[in-house]
Amino acid sequence: MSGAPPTRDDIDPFSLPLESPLGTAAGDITERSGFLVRYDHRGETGVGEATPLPGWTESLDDCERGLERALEAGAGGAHSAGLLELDAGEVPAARHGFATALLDADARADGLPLYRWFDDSRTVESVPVNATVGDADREATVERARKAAERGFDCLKLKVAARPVAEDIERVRAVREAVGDGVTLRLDANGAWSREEAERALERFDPLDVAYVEQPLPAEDLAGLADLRGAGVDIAVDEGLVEHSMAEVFDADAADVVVLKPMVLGGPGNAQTLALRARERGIEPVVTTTVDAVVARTAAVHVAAAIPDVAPCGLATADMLAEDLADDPAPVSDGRIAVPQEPGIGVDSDEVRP
Ligand SMILES: O=C(O)CCC(=O)c1ccccc1C(=O)O
Ligand SMILES: [Mg+2]
Repeated sequence: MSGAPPTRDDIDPFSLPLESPLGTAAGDITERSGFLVRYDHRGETGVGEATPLPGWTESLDDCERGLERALEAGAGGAHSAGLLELDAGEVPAARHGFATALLDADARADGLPLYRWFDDSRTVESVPVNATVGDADREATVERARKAAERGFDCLKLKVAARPVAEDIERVRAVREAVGDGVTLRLDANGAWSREEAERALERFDPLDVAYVEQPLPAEDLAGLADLRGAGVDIAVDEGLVEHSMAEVFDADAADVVVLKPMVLGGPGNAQTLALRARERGIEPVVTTTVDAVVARTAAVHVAAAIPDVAPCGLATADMLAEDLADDPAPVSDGRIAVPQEPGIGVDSDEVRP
């Protein structure tokens, strides 16, 4: 009989507070809510996570409805039909949840850790990561940066553009002085500068040896980003990939670096495909979470591990959460995150609970 209601046993809501809010120019992130998804495929139960971030993805409600549709359409093993319910542009987080459960089951069935299921030509024990330092005043920023460097991070990413450009220049200068020349500095403006502000900021950041700035201009302004390139500080497109396709970003010559968030792109597989396409075009892919729970965060680690010699990624976000859904199978030490080697994502589907 058709028309049976979807079984809600397979969609578990969760809500996790952050240890301390992540301050950004687009506002503070204080908690993360989403859904765990389970799906049976090839004799394995795969686990996925859909953790929408409104502004970047669909709303929590739309995500839930998307997951219900996908599980209903995908009932009885019709996994392709389930996936086809979910458009990566419309409901990227729901698609991420369902696709991750499917990938986890597939990789388990084939006895491979997910990154080797994507590319089995290498074993990768760990990948480099940046520390994520949110917005804070100069003293607090220096303190956090110093602590991260002491813990072994040699790449730091600071949020900027939540305060006047002159203040950010002083923050970055103070961090550079505190951590020395051996540490890579990245900045993230989350789309908040005008063209004039961005130009002025980049001019001042170049002598401070800033490697790149993420999204110095609003997501729509690919032409503006293209104009900012070549002035010493590389340009990374992040929010631009919410508004535009990768092809549009390529065609506009808007990026030296692309920031790939599997939760925003509709799943780990989409992110992995886009990473390889970026590489072919000479654009460096960087994989990050959206401050996700353990399943999505670890899936993102596998995406990064499947990229040969990947640049430091924004995956060291576990510590931002005050609670999580299971033990972390991908701990960070000395600026690197461990890549689980068990079949699948490496998060035990029996142990992960809201
Ligand atoms: O890249 C990192 O270091 C962590 C991820 C991060 O900064 C982030 C987390 C949630 C939402 C947006 C962003 C962002 O990169 O803009
Ligand atoms: Mg960013």
